[in-house]
Amino acid sequence: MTKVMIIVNPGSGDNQGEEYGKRLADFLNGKFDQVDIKKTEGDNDALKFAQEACQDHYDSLFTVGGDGTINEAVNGLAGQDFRPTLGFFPAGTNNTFAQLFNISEDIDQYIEDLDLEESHSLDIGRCNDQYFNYYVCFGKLIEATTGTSSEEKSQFGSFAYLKNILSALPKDDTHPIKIESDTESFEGQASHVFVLLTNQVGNLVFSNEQSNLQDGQFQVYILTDESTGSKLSALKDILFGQLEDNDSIKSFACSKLTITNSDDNETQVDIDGNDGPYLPCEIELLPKHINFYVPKTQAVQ
Ligand SMILES: Nc1ncnc2c1ncn2[C@@H]1O[C@H](COP(=O)(O)OP(=O)(O)OP(=O)(O)O)[C@@H](O)[C@H]1O
Repeated sequence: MTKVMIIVNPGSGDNQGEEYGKRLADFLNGKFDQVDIKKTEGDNDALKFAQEACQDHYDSLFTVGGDGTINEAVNGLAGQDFRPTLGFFPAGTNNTFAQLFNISEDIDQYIEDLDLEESHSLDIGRCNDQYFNYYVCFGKLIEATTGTSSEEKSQFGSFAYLKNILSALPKDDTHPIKIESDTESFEGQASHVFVLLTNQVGNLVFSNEQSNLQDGQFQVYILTDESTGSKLSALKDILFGQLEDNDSIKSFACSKLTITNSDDNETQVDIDGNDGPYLPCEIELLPKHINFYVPKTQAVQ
């Protein structure tokens, strides 16, 4: 008997989650023997439902929600002995993870594109005791880009990102940090550190070099200079995917690293757009750990 669980966050995005969940359930009803819908009410519900899906050996698990719901599901699946294949309908506001695969935010198109015959095993990361499917970082640039609202995007188009980035720049400061990894190390002042499983976050392309969610490597970018000029030049290079060529950026690939700060300031990292732990962080890659459904026409980034 085949079983699928759909975790619906009714509070995501435009609050249409329940309706989208029903539409998805109608489609999956013909494909699985048992379809169960679980509605979240608050923090960690999606995580607990995902753990339940592992314990009860569901074949597949879908989330209907935003990046936060996907991240909770990943945290519920990671490290479990049995892990259902994970699909996600992007019903959030930003849907940054879904952008990587060009997943449609239209439920009819999403269902049409869904290929239940094929799944892809993707890398995920662990930062202390939290898992991530996308990135860990600290610094203001990322908040300015991923925190750009859909209203701002429809009002200002791509200038919305630039507007928020420029207003975030003066608030930045640098931290004395030390990074040790299985390939390289760094010690010095940094205003931003990005540890990415891919080369793209939202509209920002960090590198034109090939990097994907299956290559077993993190790409690490450290912005070492706090001057506004260097940040603007870094921004330009991010927009053109040429970050490795920027003098204020140190970049390398690795699969395991620790980040420690040498001052007394508390520095909190951001994990997939949510609050993560404070430094020090121990970050490790779990290669091809979770199977994801990715739409028919899309290559894995
Ligand atoms: N029924 C509910 N009503 C309101 N909020 C909920 C409900 N269930 C869960 N949540 C909260 O929703 C949040 C996750 O929302 P969501 O999945 O939209 O993530 P997000 O990070 O806001 O996504 P995006 O950036 O893509 O919009 C969690 O903080 C969770 O506690």
